[in-house]
Amino acid sequence: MSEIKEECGVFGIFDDAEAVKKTYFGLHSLQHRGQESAGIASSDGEYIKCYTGMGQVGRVFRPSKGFLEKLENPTAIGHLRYSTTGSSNPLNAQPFLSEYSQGQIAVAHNGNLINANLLRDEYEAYGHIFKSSNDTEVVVHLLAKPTHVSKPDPLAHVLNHLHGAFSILFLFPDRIEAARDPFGFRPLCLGKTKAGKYCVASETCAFDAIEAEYIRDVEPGEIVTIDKTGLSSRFFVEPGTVTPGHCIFEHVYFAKQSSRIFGDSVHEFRKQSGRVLAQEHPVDADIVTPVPDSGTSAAVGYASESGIPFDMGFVRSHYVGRTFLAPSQELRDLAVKMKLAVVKEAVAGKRVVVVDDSVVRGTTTKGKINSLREAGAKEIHMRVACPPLVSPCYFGVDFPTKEELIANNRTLEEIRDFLKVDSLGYISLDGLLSCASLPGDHYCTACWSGDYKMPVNTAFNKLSLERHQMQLFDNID
Ligand SMILES: O=P(O)(O)OC[C@H]1O[C@H](OP(=O)(O)OP(=O)(O)O)[C@H](O)[C@@H]1O
Ligand SMILES: NC(=O)CC[C@H](N)C(=O)O
Ligand code: SF4
Ligand SMILES: [Mg+2]
Repeated sequence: MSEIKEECGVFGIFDDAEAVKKTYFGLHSLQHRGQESAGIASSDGEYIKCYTGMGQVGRVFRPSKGFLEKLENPTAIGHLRYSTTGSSNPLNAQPFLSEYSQGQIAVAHNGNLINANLLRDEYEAYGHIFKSSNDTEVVVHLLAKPTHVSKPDPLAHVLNHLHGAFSILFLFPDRIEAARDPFGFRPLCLGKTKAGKYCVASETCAFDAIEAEYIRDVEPGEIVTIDKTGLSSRFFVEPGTVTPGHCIFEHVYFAKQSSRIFGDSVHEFRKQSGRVLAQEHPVDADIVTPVPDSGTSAAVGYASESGIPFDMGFVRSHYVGRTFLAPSQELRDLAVKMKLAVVKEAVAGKRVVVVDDSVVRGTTTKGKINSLREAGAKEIHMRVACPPLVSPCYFGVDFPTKEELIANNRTLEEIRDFLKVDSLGYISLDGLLSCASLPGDHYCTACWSGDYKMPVNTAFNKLSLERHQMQLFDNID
């Protein structure tokens, strides 16, 4: 069964006495972006060391194993994975450490390469041996190709061969190179510590975690080099030749409320989406309650715009992560059950507006509506802070097949009936786009509109690089 999964998170820091520890803290703050595997690669200026493992960063780098100490080096990059190409497998954990004719390289990638299959076929035909089943590995093979190595700027040359989404970090022994695809699908930000050391992260919340300051985003189509001489920049495509296509689902769900991405505060964006939702779908009710966590900011906006009191109809367990993680529908159902508890006193006898950021399969909504009714809610009005999701994503979000999306092939009334709510209202796409500060065409909205920023292969299969069953067991003590 396919899974809905979240994003990957990347972090890097150059020439800092506590680089590995800071990478750990940076990854910790980005944990919401990926919980399948975690890893850190570090360099002493000449050699790179790397450790990756399955699970959350706290588990992979638990103190008893001492890997943070073993990795100690002044420069490091880290990665948190949610698979979009290739299964959840230790061989697919990142950073990817490889050695080629030019020396060592470690790669950490957030996004999804839509031409990985074609590139891999081409390189396998030359006799290349791949050690993983994920898209990211093709980048290293491209870099190693002798005719690419001899180019004046091999990395820029290689990045031009990639199609799709990549916010990607390369650790060479003497430097970090951070690059972003020309559409800027995924966020990537630059920061500086109090001691003036440069760092790079998927979201600004990672800088808050290490008391660094946000400087700017890595621009779409840009490569930023961080080395002994400081920070320098070049573009691998002509700046301004491509209209960006930032994933607006980052604002809706993925990113942390405390982050700023694509120039906007995630919390303010979501709050505004709640206000617009209240304007577009008003209702008479007694309380507004969020589905925590990511529905909370939108519910605050809905309550303030409607004047209906905000209350906590649900509390969430801190011991259950994002429910998309669970690898089967049974586990997702169970995760929702364990994660969200209804506060009877807040909802009994009330007309309740329930606000969530998104309804994807409907697992959360369907799983909880009954509990609200059992707790005595008189009416339930579901309000959703993004439009109905109808198309799969090929750019780094592992959305299920069309068939699994509850809005696919259902009218609004059919969805309402399926969710068993008294009324249902989704924000419009224009309403959602009005909450962002960039013009609407600067965002990718394909999972709602079906309008992809580039041609996609709709027959894409996440496991297509899994040529045979790869098995490597995690070393669990
Ligand atoms: O309709 P569904 O298939 O249930 O998917 C949508 C739900 O899943 C996500 O929450 P999640 O638990 O992943 O994370 P959160 O704690 O950040 O809200 C999202 O915020 C919705 O609540
Ligand atoms: N969600 C992501 O960004 C995943 C990165 C990469 N495509 C992988 O599957 O490992
Ligand atoms: S299809 Fe949806 S989830 Fe994927 S990049 Fe576009 S907006 Fe984001
Ligand atoms: Mg949620």
